[in-house]
Amino acid sequence: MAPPIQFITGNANKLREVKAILEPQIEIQSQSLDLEEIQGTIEEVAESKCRRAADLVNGPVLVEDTALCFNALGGLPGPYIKWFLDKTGHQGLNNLLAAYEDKSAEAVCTFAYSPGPGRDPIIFQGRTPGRIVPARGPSKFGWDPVFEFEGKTYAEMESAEKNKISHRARALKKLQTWFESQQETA
Ligand SMILES: O=c1nc[nH]c2c1ncn2[C@H]1C[C@H](O)[C@@H](COP(=O)(O)OP(=O)(O)OP(=O)(O)O)O1
Ligand SMILES: [Mg+2]
Repeated sequence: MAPPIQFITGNANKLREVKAILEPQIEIQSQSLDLEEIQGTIEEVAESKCRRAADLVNGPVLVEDTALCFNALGGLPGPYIKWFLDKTGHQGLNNLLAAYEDKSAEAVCTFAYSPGPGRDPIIFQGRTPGRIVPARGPSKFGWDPVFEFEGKTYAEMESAEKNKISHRARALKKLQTWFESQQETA
């Protein structure tokens, strides 16, 4: 049996999806800590969050950072999507692209795992291509209603359906493969 993983997040929706995707193969324990998020590339943000979490927990930790990258804007808002969503809402995200024909976007999920304080984090990233559209479907989780993948917004999908194709699922597939290989060599 694999040991449980400590997943550090302040976001209950993220935690629900991570558990739905990984359990029962990998047991997830969690702590809610509001970790400082630096300014930098997607990977730098996840890595620094992970180092901070490993120090605070003083043990192995998993963290995640989600970015939403608009192709017409050279990848922005990227890791700053949380603040854009908070301040401008779903319509505001659409308005950002009003001047551009290209509404394509990429949802990027970056997990960082550290074996403990002072140890280099390992990064697992998943990307799902899509489009920014006027909101459709229930507003349960962040920007789900405005991110469309193959004709449906994330919000219009059953959770099992989202969890098959999402940026988060794709990243967790890589994490799971790595975790299993670690168990074999342990
Ligand atoms: O699948 C998703 N579908 C829709 N929205 C999503 C998703 N995943 C993250 N989100 C939102 C939450 C936050 O507004 C921003 C990411 O910011 P991000 O810093 O990664 O998340 P957070 O601060 O809520 O939790 P954490 O404590 O793990 O940092 O995009
Ligand atoms: Mg955050």
